[in-house]
Amino acid sequence: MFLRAGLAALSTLSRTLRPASAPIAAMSTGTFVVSQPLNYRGGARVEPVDASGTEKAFEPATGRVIATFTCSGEKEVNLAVQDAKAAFKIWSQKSGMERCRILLEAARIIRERKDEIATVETINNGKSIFEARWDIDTSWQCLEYYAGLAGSMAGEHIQLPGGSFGYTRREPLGVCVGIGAWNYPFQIACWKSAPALACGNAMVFKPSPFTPVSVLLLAEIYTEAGVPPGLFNVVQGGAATGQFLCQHRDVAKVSFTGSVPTGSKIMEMSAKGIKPVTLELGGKSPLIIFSDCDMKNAVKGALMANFLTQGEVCCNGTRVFVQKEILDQFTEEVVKQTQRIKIGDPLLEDTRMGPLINRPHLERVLGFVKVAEEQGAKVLCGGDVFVPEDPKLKDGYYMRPCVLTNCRDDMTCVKEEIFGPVMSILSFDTEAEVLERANDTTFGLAAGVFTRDIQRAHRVVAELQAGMCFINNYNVSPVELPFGGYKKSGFGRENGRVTIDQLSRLAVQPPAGSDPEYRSFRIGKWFSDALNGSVS
Ligand SMILES: NC(=O)c1ccc[n+]([C@@H]2O[C@H](COP(=O)([O-])OP(=O)(O)OC[C@H]3O[C@@H](n4cnc5c(N)ncnc54)[C@H](O)[C@@H]3O)[C@@H](O)[C@H]2O)c1
Ligand SMILES: C[N+](C)(C)CCCC=O
Repeated sequence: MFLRAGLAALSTLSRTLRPASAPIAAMSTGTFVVSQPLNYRGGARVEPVDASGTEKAFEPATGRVIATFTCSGEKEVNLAVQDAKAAFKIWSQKSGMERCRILLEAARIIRERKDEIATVETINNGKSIFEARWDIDTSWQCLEYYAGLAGSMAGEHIQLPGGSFGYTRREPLGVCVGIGAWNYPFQIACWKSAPALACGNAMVFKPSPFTPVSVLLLAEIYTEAGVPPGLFNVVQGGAATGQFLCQHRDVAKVSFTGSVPTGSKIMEMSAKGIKPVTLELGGKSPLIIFSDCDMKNAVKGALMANFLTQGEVCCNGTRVFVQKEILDQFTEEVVKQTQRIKIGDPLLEDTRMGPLINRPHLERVLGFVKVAEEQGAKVLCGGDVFVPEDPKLKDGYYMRPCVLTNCRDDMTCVKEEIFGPVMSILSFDTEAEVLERANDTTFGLAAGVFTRDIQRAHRVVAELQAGMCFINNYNVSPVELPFGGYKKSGFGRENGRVTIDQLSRLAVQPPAGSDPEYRSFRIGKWFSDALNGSVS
């Protein structure tokens, strides 16, 4: 009975009936289904009042449908925004410290329920449970970080001549919209909502229709922690639902994570409503391995930069430039380690690579490998479908991680974001040459450098056109540091203090105080001169 319980029932059970050790083991691959509504509005799960189609969510490990749900229509989006507006009135009046306490409580609950949330994430996304637990750690850390900043949001006092002064205040924006991608469903929802709520805003969040489930746990946790009903709402759906949100007149800001083409549409819609946007988009990041690197570390770095979450990571370093002197040794070692990656049931503790998100995406990634071969690249390992021995996984979307050599800068696999486990190795001679080639892309999300020469490392990262440049590591992204890209990889940042400026606005109180210059003279003189006829 328990195995097939709906998600809401699971959540309730986790806190009431069952012993703390029992439930997670019970959620195994091939058993989970969601029967509860997946929209969240006014502090409760609801079925949408209208529809813009239906969607199915899958368990990538088995290919099973785990949820069939209605995509929200315009009426439902209106209701969610309306509820968020009402909650905003209450929440924005709270002090930063009051908001801080509630966010800290939400962080505590996420930490307490980490294994359960990670399990749900793994079932719906396909990433290994090992990685999903990291994602949940970065999620509660994000809430803790912004809880800490909530109490310190302040404006400035600005002294003016003669004892006069002006001041600025940081005000929340209102109802913010978050639109997420499917690769880090829970983490993206936290990265968007935590700073927004800390600043005093409300949020309506739309996850990807491929991964609609885990954000419901976040919504319930916020409510349990004490946010006003309606402060964090979830509407499910695809492009149509997203458009209703972006075009809504009462939405003050849109924060989007997804592909470049959709980002461009979001920007267009936001431009019509003069709404600020944050765009976290795709990438094709360079990873530069100099011949003086620590080889073992560089190989590990290349694996981290390419094969986390089945390669479905925006900031992955998929163009691996290796200095000629070490090309053969590096390639041999990378292939050896890649072949050792354990693929299979993502809920097993020793699995390091699960299935891709869905069948069309798997086929798309395999298609990139095929085109790479046609264009002259050599497949050194992987790049083909993997069928696990466990019969319940036979309809899952698995592939073997792939290493390509003989790559050239003009090949499709080197130019386009594949968003799958495919590493392209390129060779280079000099620092100047590799910098030029690394920057020769329309993307600019991340980059990495491996070298023992610390001066060179800092010189190179200063020249790389990317929002984040890793030195001798990769994909390590603590919440204290801003995350985001240059060029077509987007603008605005998530994480770090800078986010506060993007989720609040500056109100200015012009001069007040004792100096007559500011208090009365200018306006008073203007009037009196006008009345006396000395102003024409
Ligand atoms: N930079 C980052 O932080 C970051 C993080 C994760 C993923 N990504 C990028 O996301 C992409 C993969 O994610 P995806 O396939 O979900 O991207 P996507 O652009 O297809 O979809 C992203 C979201 O936008 C919604 N959407 C689609 N069309 C819309 C429209 N017209 N109006 C409003 N909303 C719309 C989708 O339903 C989904 O929720 C990759 O390019 C990846 O690099 C970037
Ligand atoms: C947590 N990582 C690995 C930095 C990924 C962030 C989100 C990108 O897709």
